[in-house]
Formats: sequence, structure tokens, C-alpha cells
Amino acid sequence: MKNVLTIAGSDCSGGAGIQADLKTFAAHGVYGMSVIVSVVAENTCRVISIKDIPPKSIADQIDAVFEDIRVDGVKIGMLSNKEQMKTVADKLLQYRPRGVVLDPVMVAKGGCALMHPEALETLKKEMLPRAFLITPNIPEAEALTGMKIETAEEMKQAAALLLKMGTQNVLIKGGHLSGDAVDILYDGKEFSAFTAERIQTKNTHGTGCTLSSAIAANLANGMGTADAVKAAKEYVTTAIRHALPIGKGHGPTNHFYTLYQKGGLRNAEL
Ligand SMILES: Nc1ncnc2c1ncn2[C@@H]1O[C@H](COP(=O)(O)OP(=O)(O)OP(=O)(O)O)[C@@H](O)[C@H]1O
Ligand SMILES: Cc1ncc(CO)c(N)n1
Repeated sequence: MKNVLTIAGSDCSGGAGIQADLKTFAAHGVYGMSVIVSVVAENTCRVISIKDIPPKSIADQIDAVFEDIRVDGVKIGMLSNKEQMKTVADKLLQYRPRGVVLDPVMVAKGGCALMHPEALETLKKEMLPRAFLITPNIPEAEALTGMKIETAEEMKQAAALLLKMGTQNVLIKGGHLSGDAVDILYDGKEFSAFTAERIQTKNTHGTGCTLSSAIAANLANGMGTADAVKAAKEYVTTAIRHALPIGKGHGPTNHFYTLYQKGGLRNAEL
């Protein structure tokens, strides 16, 4: 079995962050581990408070994992501030794990900032060059490039700019545009589009976390980059189509449906 680590924030309501990542890992048959960088008191409606974990504790958690266990893949989500980013970047340089998928989380669904805006430059300089693949949504790609992105052509231009910042692959997610949900992958040589029909639902809490974790798990399981993204896109589309009407706001993605279809769950009520 492959071992995959998520470095991200905790969502106590279970729909996004570390909790979404670990559920996604389990559904992909990989052994999940977690380094918590921030405790976010949030639910499907709002963020109540954010408690950042001190950099020393983040470094210790990363050491605890790497000194003992082979790490076959890493997903990085919410990083709240510059110091946390520098700490994680240093540890990535020290341990040099393969297949780092960086989801540059900036803002929660309801509009609450999960990253301090002044950390943007550190994200660009310290984190992007350490990533095998980054998965920004449209507003994140706009913040990172300074471009306005409204069309597939502009997504491609932004992806090319992001690649120049040092990451090896870029997947810009089109969830925030209208029409089909089209994500565009750029590996420095060619662009590939991954298209899914847009599902009419308000239950989209944790979609980005689900997608990036599924990609990290697929890469760890030995898939090539485009195949890993294709399979992850199919996974997240199914997880949104069958999203759970839990909570009063944006309900979470469903990590059980694919397993259930394959007969992998008994006595589950879906
Ligand atoms: N309504 C939808 N129907 C189908 N696919 C969707 C829908 N909304 C988002 N997606 C897809 O879900 C994935 C996550 O994209 P999205 O742009 O929502 O990420 P995000 O904004 O980072 O999510 P998060 O809420 O976790 O921060 C992408 O593959 C996107 O195309
Ligand atoms: C902890 C956490 N990470 C990421 C997101 C973005 O979905 C969120 N809402 N909460």
C-alpha cells in the first residue's frame, strides 16, 4: 500500500481540509497521514475562527512522519501565513518527496480568507517551485498571475505564466466559470482539457480539496500525470453529483459513492 501525506488545515465539520483529504485517500486505497497547519472552526455555512499551529509544531509533525514512514505522495492545502510556508518549503527541500500536489487555498466558500494576503509572494517564491503540480481555482490563478481569467484561452495563458514560476505542472480548475466544469492541465509542452457537465447543486464544500487529494493518491499509485488528473476529475464529479445534503449551507462531497458502487461498503445508508 502507498502512503500519502496531507499538509493542510482542519475543517471540524468534515467537508474540506484534512478531513476531506483523508476520506479521499481512504477511498483510493492509500494510507493517509496528516500534518495540521491550522484549526479552522468552520461548517457548511461559515468560518467562525482560525487558530494557526506554530511553525515548530508543523516542522515536528513533518519530521515525525518522514523519519519513520516512506512517503509516496504529498498533498498540500491551506497554509495560513509566511512562516508556515517557509517551514513547509524547508522541510520539502530536506525530504524531497515525490509527487507534491499543491492546492493554493486562499478563501473559503463563504468568502473568509484562509491565507493572509501578504503571504502571496512567499507562496509564489517558496512553495510553487517545490510543487510537482499546482491546482489553483480561477480566483487563485488570478491572484498568483495578476491576470483576469474569463475564458479557456485565458486559463491557458495563466497556466503558462504559472509554469514559469517554477512548478512542473499546472491544473487550473474551471469550477468558478459558467457552463461545463472544464479544468486545464499544462505540463510545459501541451494543454489537456478535462470536461465534466456542470452539476446544479449548492453542495460543493471541499471540491478543491477532494480533487487535489485524489490526484495525489493517483500519482502515488503510479499513474501518469494526465491519467491521474482524469481519474481524479471523474472521482470529484461523482462526489459532487452525489454530494451529501449535510448542514444548512454548502454540503460536502460524497466519498463513499464510488466505493459503494464497487461493492466496497456494506450496511451503509446512502
Ligand atoms: N457544479 C459543479 N459541477 C461539476 N464540477 C464542478 C462543479 N463545481 C466545481 N466542479 C469541479 O470541482 C473541482 C474543484 O473545483 P473548484 O473550482 O470548485 O475548486 P475550489 O474552488 O478550489 O474548491 P474549494 O471549495 O474546495 O476551495 C474542479 O474539477 C471543478 O471543475
Ligand atoms: C481547512 C480548509 N481547507 C480548505 C478549504 C477550502 O475548501 C476550507 N474551507 N477549509
